[in-house]
Amino acid sequence: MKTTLLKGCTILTMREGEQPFAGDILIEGERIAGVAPVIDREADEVIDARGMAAMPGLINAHNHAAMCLMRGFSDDLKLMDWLEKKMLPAEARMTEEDIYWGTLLAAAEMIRSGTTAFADMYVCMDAVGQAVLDSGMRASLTRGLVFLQDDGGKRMQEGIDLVEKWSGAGDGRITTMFGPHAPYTCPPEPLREVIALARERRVPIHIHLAETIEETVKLRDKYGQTPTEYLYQLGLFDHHHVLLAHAVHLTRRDIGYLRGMRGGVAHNPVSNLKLGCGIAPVTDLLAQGITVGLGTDGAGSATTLDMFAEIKAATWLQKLDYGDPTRLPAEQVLRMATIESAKLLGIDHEVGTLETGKKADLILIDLDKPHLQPVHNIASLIAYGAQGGDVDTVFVNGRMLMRRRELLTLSWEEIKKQAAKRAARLVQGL
Ligand SMILES: N[C@@H](CCSC[C@H]1O[C@@H](n2cnc3c(=O)[nH]cnc32)[C@H](O)[C@@H]1O)C(=O)O
Ligand SMILES: [Zn+2]
Repeated sequence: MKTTLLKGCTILTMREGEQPFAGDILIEGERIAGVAPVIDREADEVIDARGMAAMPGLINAHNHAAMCLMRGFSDDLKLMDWLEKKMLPAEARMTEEDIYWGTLLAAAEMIRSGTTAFADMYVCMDAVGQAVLDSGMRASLTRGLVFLQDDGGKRMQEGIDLVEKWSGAGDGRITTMFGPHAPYTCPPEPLREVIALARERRVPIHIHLAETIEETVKLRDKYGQTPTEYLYQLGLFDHHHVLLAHAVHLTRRDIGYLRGMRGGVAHNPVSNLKLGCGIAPVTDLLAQGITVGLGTDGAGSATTLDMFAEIKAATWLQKLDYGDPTRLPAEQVLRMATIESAKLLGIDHEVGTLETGKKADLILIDLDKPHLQPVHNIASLIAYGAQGGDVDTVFVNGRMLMRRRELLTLSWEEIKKQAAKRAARLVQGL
């Protein structure tokens, strides 16, 4: 088994209560074989990591990766207009190949900004799965299910096929969920069916919730319920694992319904800011013991998939919303982007912290930059100062996907060419 030794880095293990320290990390095959102040032994490869911070790879808990092809194409619109007039028509033209290349574009961006795993909800998931395999990343894949027209069960079948075909693929790098899209696109009957099926097969569920005021109004007019009440009454929160994206518009009672849920909330602050959705009550959710991780949502709304931007936006929004700078301190928001997001993907037993026995998904951040000197408090410096472009080296499952900012599994020139060509066709005339 190949061994790699990272020497002399500043290590943020992201284990609760553990202080950063200077030390070495040993990787053996797919796993971390040691994290300690000094590891004195031979290795097949020794990386001089002095001047670098090592931390677990960032985990993007809510994405629509292939939407990178729509990056910057229709901004400054209301969510429902953006979705219905721009995104859905462009998506209707997408082929499997478009989705493959769009997902690779996302993978290139994610790796270059220190993301090692992501939760994806999209269509043509064979293409997404293939892109995950080829990039070397880790992902939780979901076929998004919009049940606005009867399709004879075609979408649902694709969701089932994904779970059957891709769970555990790529040496366990790929896991799967069922993905009823949102309360406003899933009427009670099909939603009940998905929940029952998920229960029977023990498959987690990934769904959008309460992203906009318009959604709240729609649900109130239709069912006389808040989006959260609607899902609660269908029994969703009794499920063994639910990943809720957004959860912006929650009443006090809604938060009560979420208390005790397994899984948790993916907070997507940049997308919420840009679409003017509102501020998710993150610290109130945390106070109720609800797990909150971080995601970007698709680049069609967020523009970039840089999790460092989400880290900053998440903490700033809570501080601003409550007029209280002690909300979401640096260590906590870094944990949200790593181990808490890992919990949302159901992979926290494998990744999300740096500790012996876990899979080696980790990043080195180059601190040899004017904006990252001097180093007083490494967690603060990274949370408030670092950017995706500061990530130097990325490992997933013990394999190096980037070294000195060079992508090792992907051809950037080819991705760029394919993305430009395909993106132009998708948005023509829209
Ligand atoms: N349209 C597909 C389902 C796709 S699931 C993923 C969907 O989520 C959409 N999406 C992306 N970002 C958001 C968001 O912020 N809120 C709601 N939907 C979104 C995206 O455009 C895509 O259509 C079907 O009918 O089978
Ligand atoms: Zn989304």
